[in-house]
Amino acid sequence: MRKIPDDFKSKLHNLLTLQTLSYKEGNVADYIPALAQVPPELMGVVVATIDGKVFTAGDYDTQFSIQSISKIFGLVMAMNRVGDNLWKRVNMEPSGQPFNSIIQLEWEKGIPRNPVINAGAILVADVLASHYSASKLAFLSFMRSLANDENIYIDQEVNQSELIHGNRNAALAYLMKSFGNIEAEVPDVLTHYFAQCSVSMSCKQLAQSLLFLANKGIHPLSNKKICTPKDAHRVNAILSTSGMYDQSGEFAFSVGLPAKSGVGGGIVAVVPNFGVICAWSPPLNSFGNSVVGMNLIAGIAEELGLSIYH
Ligand SMILES: NC(=O)CC[C@H](N)C(=O)O
Repeated sequence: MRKIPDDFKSKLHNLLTLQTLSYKEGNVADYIPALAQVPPELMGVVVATIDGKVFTAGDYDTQFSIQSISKIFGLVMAMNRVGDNLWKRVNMEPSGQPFNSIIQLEWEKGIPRNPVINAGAILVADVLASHYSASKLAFLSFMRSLANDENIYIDQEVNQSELIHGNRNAALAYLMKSFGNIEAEVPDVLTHYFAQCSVSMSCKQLAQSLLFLANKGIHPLSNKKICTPKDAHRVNAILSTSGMYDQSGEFAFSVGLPAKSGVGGGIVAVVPNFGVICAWSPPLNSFGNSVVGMNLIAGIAEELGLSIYH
């Protein structure tokens, strides 16, 4: 187990203070209008370890829209539900395209490149909508039990905003349906997908929820088995190669951790056998990744020597 220096709490504060003005380098997502209303200067960070320690700084307790970070949880639920059959319908390769790109999906006959781009997550949403009688509720209770916190909810304003402005996601879903790769009715699939993207959580709740991925599938705080060690490994592998969209290569090159971003400005990074980092700051770079979030995770990984490639 990596050692955390005694002065890490103050180092975390210093890392955050260094970023005070960097949020100005990005832009808050506005293609989902409800997200554009979040104050851009908010920022928070949490490091949670599998042995129960939690280090926090800034707005670590403020809930924000988890957006594409939800793709991790949907994927774990779908893997648990349908096992290896999932991989007949979605691939595990980086896409090298923006997260909501359509172009590759037609070339590749409706099989999404991976489960953490929009097409892949919509496919996963189809698995959930087809296999659960109330998939939104099942998703929400999965999140609440992982975080051990009932105060996790679907932000209805964001949800409505996504529905109204969701034409591109609808196009992805209908294209996959035309290839026979979506089972449920497209509106039902999209309803699930938008609901899971609209869940609001804090850095602290997210970091604690994901500890099972750093601990071979067992949640260290509850001792519950969330997924098999093999599936935890697979999720971490997919996050390493695709979690930061077409900036995943650069993130692996400079930071070296499995990670997932969302357009709400959150980023989670898994450190196997150690813990989870979650950073949040709404302004995004051109790839849709939080500018400050990336800097914070890079700084922490450097400080503690966390890269999985060392
Ligand atoms: N990258 C993201 O966070 C995208 C999620 C967003 N709900 C969308 O579908 O466009």
